[in-house]
Amino acid sequence: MAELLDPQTVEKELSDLAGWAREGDTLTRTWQLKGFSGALQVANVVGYVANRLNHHPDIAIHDYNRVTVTTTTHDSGGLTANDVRLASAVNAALTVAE
Ligand SMILES: C[C@H](O)[C@H](O)[C@H]1CNC2=NC(N)=NC(=O)C2=N1
Repeated sequence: MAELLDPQTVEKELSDLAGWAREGDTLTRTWQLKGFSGALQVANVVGYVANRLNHHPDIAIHDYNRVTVTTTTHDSGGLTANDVRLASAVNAALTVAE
């Protein structure tokens, strides 16, 4: 089971995770796209990355053109390196997709 990250470590990791923020025991980021199709595309990229990493966030498509991704490590009951890895990989994948 992945070890929980202390708050200082989370803040340090967030400095390298553009667009992400801590909310309680989660990391979260919202993208606003041109429309629903763009939001669907982003959700699919996130889903692909999540399956490759075997670490699955909540993915919400809302307000027709927004996607909010929220990750926490259920097995550990909070934030772990797995969440940081997912956020970093999602940022990398979406940079390519932009
Ligand atoms: C056995 C367990 O389901 C797997 O290790 C993975 C699957 N995806 C997961 N995703 C998330 N967000 N947290 C987990 O603890 C987790 N565990």
